[in-house]
Amino acid sequence: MAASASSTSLKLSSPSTTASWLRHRPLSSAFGVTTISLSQHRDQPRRFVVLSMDAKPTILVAEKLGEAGLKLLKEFANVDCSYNLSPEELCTKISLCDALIVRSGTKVSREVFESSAGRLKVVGRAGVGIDNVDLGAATEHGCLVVNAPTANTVAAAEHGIALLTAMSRNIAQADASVKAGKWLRNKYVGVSLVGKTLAVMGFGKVGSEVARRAKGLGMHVIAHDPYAPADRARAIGVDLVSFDEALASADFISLHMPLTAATKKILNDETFAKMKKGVRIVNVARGGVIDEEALVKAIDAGIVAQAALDVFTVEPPSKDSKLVQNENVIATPHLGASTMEAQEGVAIEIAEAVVGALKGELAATAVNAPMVPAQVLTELKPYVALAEKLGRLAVQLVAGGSGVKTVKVTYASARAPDDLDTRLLRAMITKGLIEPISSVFVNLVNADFTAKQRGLRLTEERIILDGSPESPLESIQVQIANVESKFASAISDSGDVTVEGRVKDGVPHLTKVGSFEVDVSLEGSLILCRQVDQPGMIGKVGSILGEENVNVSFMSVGRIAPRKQAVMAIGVDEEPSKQSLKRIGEISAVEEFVYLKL
Ligand SMILES: NC(=O)C1=CN([C@@H]2O[C@H](COP(=O)(O)OP(=O)(O)OC[C@H]3O[C@@H](n4cnc5c(N)ncnc54)[C@H](O)[C@@H]3O)[C@@H](O)[C@H]2O)C=CC1
Ligand SMILES: O=C(O)C(=O)COP(=O)(O)O
Repeated sequence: MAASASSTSLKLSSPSTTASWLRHRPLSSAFGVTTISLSQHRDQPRRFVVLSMDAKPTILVAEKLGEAGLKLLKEFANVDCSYNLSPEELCTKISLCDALIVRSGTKVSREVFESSAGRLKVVGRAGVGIDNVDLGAATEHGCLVVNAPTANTVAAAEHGIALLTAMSRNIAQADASVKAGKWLRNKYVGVSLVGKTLAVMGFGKVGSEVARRAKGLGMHVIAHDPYAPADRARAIGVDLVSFDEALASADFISLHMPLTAATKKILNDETFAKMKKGVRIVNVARGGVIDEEALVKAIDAGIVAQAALDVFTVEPPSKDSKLVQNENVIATPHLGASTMEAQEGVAIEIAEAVVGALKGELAATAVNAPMVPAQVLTELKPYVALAEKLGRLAVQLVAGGSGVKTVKVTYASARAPDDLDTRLLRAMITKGLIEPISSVFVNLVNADFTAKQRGLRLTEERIILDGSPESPLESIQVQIANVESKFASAISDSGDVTVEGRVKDGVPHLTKVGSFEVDVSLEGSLILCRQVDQPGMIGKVGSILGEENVNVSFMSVGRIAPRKQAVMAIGVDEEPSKQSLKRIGEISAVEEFVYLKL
């Protein structure tokens, strides 16, 4: 079938819409919100939602949070501060909550997400480490996880330095002995820091601040971090070295990497054996990076002279823990982030992130979703709406939705390939493709996961256009391969169900169906008819719809040649009755037609 040479369009109205790439439930059920259907369309409550004055989301704050953060949360939501919940109590409460804020003391397990029955949209970790949150389960449930990665950096670094100095001068032990009435000046002779080698393991935010401060104490600082840029280390006079080199040359080792599968028990029997005899260890990162039994053995064997620990594999550690009770070990109860300043900062940082996410904004500190800068988001917003609508249209054109397995998306843009972030667009196309044919809610967080789980393979291609790269995209084309269509004209020359669209004056438009060029604003719903091009068709269809007060918002005819086959695309604000659709189908010139919900 040849492509049409021309298309005509008639724009009747263009109500604006709001897009939200994080909302994944009809908020009306979750928040008790007022749903305003801007298009007055019964089937689209999910898309047009505003919060009414009394309808606030509920945020469960499960661990102590600074006042400034609580104040911000309370301006937007009902805030339930319930500390020390048992895992069962947390699971019971969570089904009534839209967001959960925790620190390191609460396990946000798979059961928590399952118990939330889809209501939980955001988990805020008021701090850095997210090892207490089951990120896989969060992603599968489309729940965004945000953290507060910067506000406690200095506090953690200062605590690391405090432990380093306290350990090297036996401050804790000496203090306890004085309080016990003893005066043991010979017993508590310490070691000096100046000139000693400190190996910083994990040269991120905290590690580099520790390094900077240790340099100030006259230490020779080296660091191991497979992902840290060497120039950042060099800028503060630190050499990046291999793991083994760090272990072999350090007098002091300070741990600052996250707890991951790769770092779990990274200090173990084997690695302690590679250390200098008499090494001293500081851990302000996570207890799990050390094999605690191996550490006790290494202390007993004289390999490790002392350890200063703020974190433990199980917190709190048991009272009779051999590690904690060892006289060469000093311990603090996970106090790294516990300064007044850090806690206020963290509380504000996490409150802003959680409120922003609940409003549907993309959080800059998202842990399980792409972080898209605000500027890029503003620019992409109409394309995001277009992407979702093209996905919805394409899948509704398929005869039998479950056969949708291979989808090709082609972006035409004058921008350089690395100047166009398509993750958001891809997620929204996936949402559009999956939601009409399933009960799954898809958002930016779980789009790739959901596609993979359903065996949907989505490939992306770029067409690089000449011309001005002012707008990020010229067009988006969605093609579904190896399927039959309920509207044969939607199959293009390539044999795929094909729809293409572009953004005009900020509004998404459908510009191609199969090989037919059309031009219809993607609002409300859509009727596509293939007919023999002839005068009076627009009038005939229009009057059938008019009889039952269905408002036509947009109409466009794409044709091969005058008086040959044409595809008429009609945008309607209301859903026509089955009877009207049947009458349209019965117009003698109409060869096929389909009604599509956007
Ligand atoms: N005790 C406490 O209260 C606090 C503990 N922390 C913990 O400190 C750690 C570091 O926090 P930030 O510096 O803010 O994080 P960050 O993400 O800025 O830095 C972590 C660094 O570790 C590196 N890394 C990852 N895998 C590694 C490996 N196998 N070997 C060596 N380096 C590796 C990363 O490349 C990154 O540069 C985290 O575990 C965090 O949870 C942070 C704040 C307070
Ligand atoms: O931010 C981190 O990673 C911390 O370990 C701080 O934990 P906390 O918030 O004090 O329970």
